[in-house]
Amino acid sequence: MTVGSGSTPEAAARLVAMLDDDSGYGGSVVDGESRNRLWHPGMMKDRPTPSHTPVLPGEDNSAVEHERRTVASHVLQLYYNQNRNTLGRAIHGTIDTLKKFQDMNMKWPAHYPSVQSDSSTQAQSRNDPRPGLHHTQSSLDNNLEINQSSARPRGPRRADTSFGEDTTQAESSSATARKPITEPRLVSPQLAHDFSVLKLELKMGSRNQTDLVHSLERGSIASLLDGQIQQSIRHLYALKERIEDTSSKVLVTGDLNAGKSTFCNALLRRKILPEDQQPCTSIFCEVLDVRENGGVEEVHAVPIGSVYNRHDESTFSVFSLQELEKIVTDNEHFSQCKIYIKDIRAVDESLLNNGVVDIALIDAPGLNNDSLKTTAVFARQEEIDVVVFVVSAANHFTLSAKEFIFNAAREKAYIFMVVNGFDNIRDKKRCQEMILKQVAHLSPATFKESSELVHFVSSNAIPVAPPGPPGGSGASAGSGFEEPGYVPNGGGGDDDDDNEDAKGKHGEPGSPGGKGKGKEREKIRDFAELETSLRRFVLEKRARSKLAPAKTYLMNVLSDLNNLATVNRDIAQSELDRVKKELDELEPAYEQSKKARTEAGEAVDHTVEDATSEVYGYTRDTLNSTIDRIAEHDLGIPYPGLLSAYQYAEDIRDAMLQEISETVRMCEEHARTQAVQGFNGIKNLGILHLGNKLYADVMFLPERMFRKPIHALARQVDVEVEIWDFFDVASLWERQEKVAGTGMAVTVAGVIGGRMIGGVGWLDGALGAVKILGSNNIRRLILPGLVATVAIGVSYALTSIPRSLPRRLSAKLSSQLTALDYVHRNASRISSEVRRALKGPANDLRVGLQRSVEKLEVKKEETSKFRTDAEVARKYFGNLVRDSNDLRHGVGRVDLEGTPPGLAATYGH
Ligand SMILES: Nc1nc2c(ncn2[C@@H]2O[C@H](COP(=O)(O)OP(=O)(O)OP(=O)(O)O)[C@@H](O)[C@H]2O)c(=O)[nH]1
Repeated sequence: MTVGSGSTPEAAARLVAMLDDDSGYGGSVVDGESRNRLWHPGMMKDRPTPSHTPVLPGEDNSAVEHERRTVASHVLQLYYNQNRNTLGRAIHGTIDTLKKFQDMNMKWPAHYPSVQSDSSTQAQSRNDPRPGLHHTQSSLDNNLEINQSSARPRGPRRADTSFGEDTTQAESSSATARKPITEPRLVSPQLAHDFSVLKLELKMGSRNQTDLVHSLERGSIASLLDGQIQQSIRHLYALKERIEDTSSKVLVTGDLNAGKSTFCNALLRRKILPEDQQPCTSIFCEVLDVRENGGVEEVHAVPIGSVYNRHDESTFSVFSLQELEKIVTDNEHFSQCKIYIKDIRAVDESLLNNGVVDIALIDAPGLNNDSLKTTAVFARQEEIDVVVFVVSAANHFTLSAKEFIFNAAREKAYIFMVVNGFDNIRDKKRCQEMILKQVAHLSPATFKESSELVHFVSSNAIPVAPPGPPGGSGASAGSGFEEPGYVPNGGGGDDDDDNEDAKGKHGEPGSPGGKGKGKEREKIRDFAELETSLRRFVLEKRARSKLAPAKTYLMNVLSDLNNLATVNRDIAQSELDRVKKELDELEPAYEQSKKARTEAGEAVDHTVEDATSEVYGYTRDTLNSTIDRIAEHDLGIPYPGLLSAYQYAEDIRDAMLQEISETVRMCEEHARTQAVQGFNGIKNLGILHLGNKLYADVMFLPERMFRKPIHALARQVDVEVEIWDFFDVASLWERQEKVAGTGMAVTVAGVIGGRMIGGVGWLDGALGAVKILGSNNIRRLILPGLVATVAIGVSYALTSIPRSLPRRLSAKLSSQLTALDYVHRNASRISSEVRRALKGPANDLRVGLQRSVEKLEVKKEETSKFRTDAEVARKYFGNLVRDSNDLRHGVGRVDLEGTPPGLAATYGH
């Protein structure tokens, strides 16, 4: 850490050790805080601005004062380091938190407040900036964001992010509306407005953010959020790199011959840069620490048009330090040069290596019409942390100088002013007044802090080591400016002219020799003051340029995280409550649906069975009765007479068949009605157990039943009309008994006729008659008997055809149908059709009931799982609310504005 061989004061050494200890990320926040308290409890308050040229009571005090300042400088550095480490730890903590949030967002898609748009609320919200953003608006920062912040409190936090976001766009997109929020999420317009870093930027046609966020489902929003978190993590890594970057650049510019090179040499305590009474520096000379060049002191001159890369020798030419004079005047070939030198000063005094920042000094060419623009562009570069303007005390500000400061002041509000050659001035007070007056006009901000930012010095009075390699002829660091190896910058000073200054500000009475020595000391002290101020300025600038963006961004991202966590915690809690209630209702519903499955299942079976058996019974009975009574039916066919008897018989037969077929059709119709009834029964069961919806559109079409063609009955039965069908023997017998008195012949004839009609046994009858009557009687009776018999039979048969024929035919038909099992077959067919027709709806109901049970079971499982998830989410977001809040408070305590604790005491007089 220590550069050079100078002695380090004890107090400083102690602090340096602390600096070393605190440079890593090993310690905890608590350590940092307790250390903070150790330094100076309750000292986080504004310090009085120290006077830049404190009047010291005597020479003896100067050493004490010097040490005090050194310690103060170290406290400042330590404080800076501590802030940097606190922010670094907070960045790590935030990245971890964001990564966990990302994981959670995958499992439990986070809800995101929708962004409303309404300019009135936007304006209202602007007046109500979020806590912790006030810092960005205050002093000593010359960033553009300051200007924005004073006008719009919300500006800086957008400007600080480096996503390339457009501030205007961010503002417009963050606009909030007062119109009532329609979404069920627990989001207030203010909350939606407050999102800054994790804002979902959605652009799609003419639709606004609100529409889009509303139209996106939760998963899509969560994945957009995931992208935003990823971006935020990347930005945090970039910020971490930025705060850990210790390099800083100080541009020294000013009028021609104002003493810029002399001033730089004085800061370095080495005569490195060529000084001349004539303007000589014509290119930018950047002085860097030798360690950046592998420890080799040399000059790299960068040819015009080349882009410098230290690792690529083709981009520069190497020269020795002694050759520098040649190069700085050569603006024909070179555009700039890099000078690597060894810092001979101790870490507690050096500006270049002060343990916190590695400062590179850039000696710019004197300002004139040609160089003005180039230098202005150079000064505007982001890597230039501080602009030091050297002005000649004797010449004051030239036109070029005024123009430069005026422009630069717009960019970087504060400029560090070095009024050089103060030794040349007789009336120092007047000179100071005049210069400050001009500063007030050129850069009001700088003027306000003039005690810190405007210094009157004589750079040439600072003893510097001669050119050449360090370490020779007793060159040493620190306060050894009276060592023999040192020569005053300007070659011994000009004390002779200064005797009258004894009356001036820093003058002190004494012998002429003492006077001269005293004046020298005074100049050196003034310069030391300048150095302390410059170091502080650089550190404060760094705090603003490097730490402030990190702080602001952290505050924003943690605030967003906190808002998101709060919203999501509340949502998770309400989800949890809802889901618990749902589960309480689901359990009985599930049991009920299981019961319904059994009960309704049985009921539907009964319905189908009842309908089927009813139809079977009905069909069977109806058919049987029709067949049995078919002979008695009035078939509506008139007897046409004997001549058409055969046709009549056939018509009767056909009509009977027709009648039976008609009955079958009627039974089918009955079956349809029963099926419809059965279906309605099933449907009612369904509505009862599964709700109306399921059956709202279901139709039962009975006409679709019995569409299968059946064989015509005429083809199945074979009832031929025979001659005997015309004679009704049974009734003939009845008749015989009634007409017994008509004589034996008739009886015989009847018997014979009956026998004859009866079939094959007629011969027996004949023989029986012969036996009874004897052969003679037979012989006598035979002819008239036969005649009578035939006459009676024929006449009777012919008269009884309309009555006997249907009976005869129906009997034949009935026996045929019995043989065919006609009734049973039809009853089975028709009832089966009913069963078949009801099968579909019954099955649907059974499946519906089963599904209902399964659905409830699945829902129960899902809801239980959801409850577990909601419990996890509520716990997670609850912790996130706490963690983000803790982190935010930690970051909020990082005070980049205030004085390091203890420094006020150091400066207090
Ligand atoms: N009396 C006096 N002379 C000084 C002081 N500082 C610088 N000089 C002299 O002023 C002259 C110019 O100094 P430089 O450091 O070369 O000036 P510069 O601003 O670097 O010049 P260019 O960059 O070439 O414009 C030199 O001769 C220095 O010795 C000072 O504080 N007092």
